[in-house]
Formats: sequence, C-alpha cells, structure tokens
Amino acid sequence: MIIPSSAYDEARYGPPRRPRTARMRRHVIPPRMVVVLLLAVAVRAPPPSAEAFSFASLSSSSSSSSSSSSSVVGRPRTSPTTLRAAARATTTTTTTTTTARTATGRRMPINEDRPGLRLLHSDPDVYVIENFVSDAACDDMIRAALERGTTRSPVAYAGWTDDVKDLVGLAASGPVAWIALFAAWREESAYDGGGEGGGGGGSVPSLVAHALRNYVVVFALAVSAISAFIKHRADGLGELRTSTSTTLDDLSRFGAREFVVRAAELFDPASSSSSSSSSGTTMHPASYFEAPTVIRYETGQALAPHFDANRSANVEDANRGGQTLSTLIVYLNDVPHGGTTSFPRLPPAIDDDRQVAGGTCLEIVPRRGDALLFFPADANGIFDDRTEHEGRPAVDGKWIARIWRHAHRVPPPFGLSDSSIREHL
Ligand SMILES: O=C(O)CCC(=O)C(=O)O
Ligand SMILES: [Fe+2]
Repeated sequence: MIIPSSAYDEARYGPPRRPRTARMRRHVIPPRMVVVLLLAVAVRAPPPSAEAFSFASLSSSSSSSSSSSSSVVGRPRTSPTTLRAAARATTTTTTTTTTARTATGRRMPINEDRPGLRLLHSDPDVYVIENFVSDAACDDMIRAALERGTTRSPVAYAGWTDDVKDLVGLAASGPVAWIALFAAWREESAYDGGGEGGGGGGSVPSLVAHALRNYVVVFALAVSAISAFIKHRADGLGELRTSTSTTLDDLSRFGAREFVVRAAELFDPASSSSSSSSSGTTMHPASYFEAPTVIRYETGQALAPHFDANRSANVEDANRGGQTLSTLIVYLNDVPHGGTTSFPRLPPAIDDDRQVAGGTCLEIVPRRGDALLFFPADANGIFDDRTEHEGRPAVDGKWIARIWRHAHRVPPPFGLSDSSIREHL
C-alpha cells in the first residue's frame, strides 16, 4: 500500500530530512523533479507484446496414481477469453493464444509405410491409421481403465511461467513504477509544502528512498494480485475438460502393451525394439512416451479447444520429456453420435468417410481401433498453433487411449519405467 504522506512516520522510515538549502531552491527545475523524470524514463514500460496478456497454458491431469501429462491449449467456445493451458498428470494441457506462432519446421519423422496410414490434412499433417490396434486390445484397455477406476481429468495451469513473467514484467516496468514515483513525489511535496519542520526535507536521496520503498510495496501488491488472478484463471480452466481418465502404465496388460508396441513401431521406423539416442545410449522408442492415458467421455462430457504442446515446455514439462512432438489417439469404441475430434483451424477432409458429413472443419468420427495422429509442435519443439483441436461433446459414450510422444525421454511417474520397457517390449 502507498502510505499517505499524512501518515508518514519518520521515526520508522528514516532520519529526519534535512532542510533545503537556498542553493537548491534556485533551480528552475527542482532536482527531485529531475530524478523523477529520469527514473520514469528509465523504467518506462515498453509497449506490451501482443502475448503479454494471453493466458494460455493449462495442464490437466488425471488423478490416477501415476500421472502423466501433456499439455493442451484451449479456448472454450463459451468464452472469448484466450487461454493457454498445458496438461499435467494423465492429461491434457490447454493453451490458446491471441497471436499465432506457426511452426515452420518439419514434423518429427514417422514410419510412412505403416499400413492403413491415411493423410487427412497436409501441413500440418493429420493422419488416420485404420486398424491401429485390435478390437481385443481396445476392449482390454477399457477393461483395465474400469478396473483401475477413472477420475475427473483435472486441468492444471501450464504456461504459467511465461504468463507470470509477462505480467510481472509489465507491472514492474510500468504501472508499479509510476505509482511508486508519483506517490514519493507527493510525499515529498506535501512534506516541503508545510509539513512538520516548516518546509524541511525533500532531498534527492530522500525522494529516491521513498520511491524505492513505495516501489517495493506496490510491486508486492501487484504480484499478489497477479497470483490471485492466475489462480482464478487456472481454477476456471478445470471446466474445459469434463472427462474422466486414468493412466495405463502396466504393460503386462496386453491391450496397453499392444498400443505401446504399435506406437513404438510408428515413431521409430528404424527399429521396433530399440534405437540410439543422441547421447549414444540405446533408448527404446517407448522411452519418449508418456504412459498411455485412457479417457472416458460420458454423455455431455467434452474437451474444449486446446493445444497439446506447451510453449513453456522446456521449463514446465522438463520432468516429463519436454515438448509434445506428437499426439497419437486410439478410439476404443465406435461413437455414432457426438464425440468427434475436431480441428477448428483446418478445413474438412474431402471425400473421406471419417470426416463428419457437412462439417465446416476437419472433424473425425471415432471408430474402434482407428488411430488419429498429429503433431502439436515441429521436430524442433516449436509450437504449432494450427493443431488446435477439441473433443466435441459426447452423445454416445466415448473411450480413447492416448500417447504423447515427447522430445526427450519421459521418466516415471509420467513415462514408462525402464524395467517395464525391458520386461514387456
Ligand atoms: O477426445 C478427443 O477426441 C481428443 C482428446 C485430446 O485431444 C486429448 O486428450 O488431448
Ligand atoms: Fe489434445
């Protein structure tokens, strides 16, 4: 809080200010004014970047015991607000931004010869892969999820590091500095103009000291307000994802194992068993996966438009393999009504029976055993905003299993353990 000059307590805040000298009074522009102007110029805020107020990353997570995460960025249809979100735990991160930063690089490589691979959209590439896993594997994954129990897929705030940085930076260099300086100047003026001591005080060091003190106080208040605002936004983001989910990290179950094996073959054309990491050590391709997450949508449940990549992945997702380079979803049941996966920024797939008839954007009808494959970021981890997507509200019940392929090894509890990979893959 800015302490009004009338309440100023010199005993507490510093020694009495010395009276102004005659020499100081002769200046046309009082020195304190010069200091205020100089400081104001020095700290003047640059124009906020377009993204300064774009709240984007949320991350949602399932509350299963071993949580994996990914990030989804979403903009709810119900709100014009842009949100950026990244998923934590078994989930989804939601991120939307007002400004598009389109990935320009190539996506990560895959096995292009995979039978059943069908391109629905090129650049950004979106594929359907027919019969990616067997019906029996689909049923087993649903059974495993039911046995384990699904819980509400939470949404945790991702991208918060950038958002906090932007807001704090903006506040620190702009409003906070101005308020602190103005308040200090007022205090000084009030003190000079008839305060106790008959016009004493008002020295430059004193003004600077007051400005700094005010700055600290106002800055602390601004940070508290920003924290409360961000928490409020994060809490609200939970509503963007109403499904329930759980993680399947037990590869002794054949359904999950089949899914992971197929995914490993898809992402590592060179070998279905092992590949070399850039560090020279041998890494199984599944080491880059988050453990499969099974997500259940009951009637009316949905996942709002979001992104699976997180612009702040290097920091916020460092313990889960960094950026999400690819999303692989398998539909575990046929969903005749509702529950489509849509890409609001991409055009409909012409003449494709997976495309929703009459749809205005790329919108895929879930069919048991089929996979949907796309790339939320390019091979270098650059976020691709064109891959915004959503799980439309379910009418019939819908089950999916999802693997996020990250840029680096994903250690447990988010990824699969080395022993599990060694033993089952
Ligand atoms: O439910 C869907 O169709 C999409 C799910 C999804 O985007 C996700 O889990 O990140
Ligand atoms: Fe997603």
